[in-house]
Amino acid sequence: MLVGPMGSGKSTVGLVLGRRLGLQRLDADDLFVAQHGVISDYFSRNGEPAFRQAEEEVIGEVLSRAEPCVLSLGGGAVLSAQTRDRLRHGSHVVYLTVAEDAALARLNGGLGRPVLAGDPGRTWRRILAERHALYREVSQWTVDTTGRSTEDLATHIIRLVRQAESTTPTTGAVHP
Ligand SMILES: Nc1ncnc2c1ncn2[C@@H]1O[C@H](COP(=O)(O)OP(=O)(O)OP(=O)(O)O)[C@@H](O)[C@H]1O
Ligand SMILES: O=C(O)C1=C[C@@H](O)[C@@H](O)[C@H](O)C1
Ligand SMILES: [Mg+2]
Repeated sequence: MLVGPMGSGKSTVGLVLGRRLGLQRLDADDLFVAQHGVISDYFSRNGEPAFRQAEEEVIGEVLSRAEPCVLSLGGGAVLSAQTRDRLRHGSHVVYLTVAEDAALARLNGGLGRPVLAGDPGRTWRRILAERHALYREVSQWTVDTTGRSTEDLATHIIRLVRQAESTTPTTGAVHP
């Protein structure tokens, strides 16, 4: 499972991990869109609380499936206490971080991300400050993606997970 702020590369790194591990790769934002339509339209029609509720349900359904998969979460998925609780039980969770200037360069001025409307830079920073502790709470590892290719990141993440799986749970890898 990949968590982290907008532009940290959850969707992109998830694709590479799915291919490299031969696992089904799912993206919670794509699943949301398939069920409810474009996220920015949903936001303007129904507001953020309704979006969060629907997002929680979409993620709950994926996490209740038995088959292993790589799941890229939406940037705000960790706002849900229920999702955080589900993530802490039985999943390998990686927190992808990124420097603010790199994130903004990747995010194309916030296009298609309704929570960044207005001043994308300031908003991105504020949102990260609000969520950083939640990302840490649900994840076993923090991996900085700034200046690293997605292939290199996938190699690094696969190594972390394999190391953890080959050690006992109490001595498994933790945040650096
Ligand atoms: N390591 C990287 N280096 C350079 N560009 C990257 C990297 N990871 C992702 N990108 C680019 O940054 C953009 C945003 O990446 P991505 O959509 O994967 O982020 P995200 O974390 O899923 O964001 P969101 O929370 O909005 O879904 C994409 O155009 C992607 O190609
Ligand atoms: O960080 C957020 O709140 C969001 C991130 C995106 O992945 C989408 O889930 C949506 O645009 C909201
Ligand atoms: Mg994404």
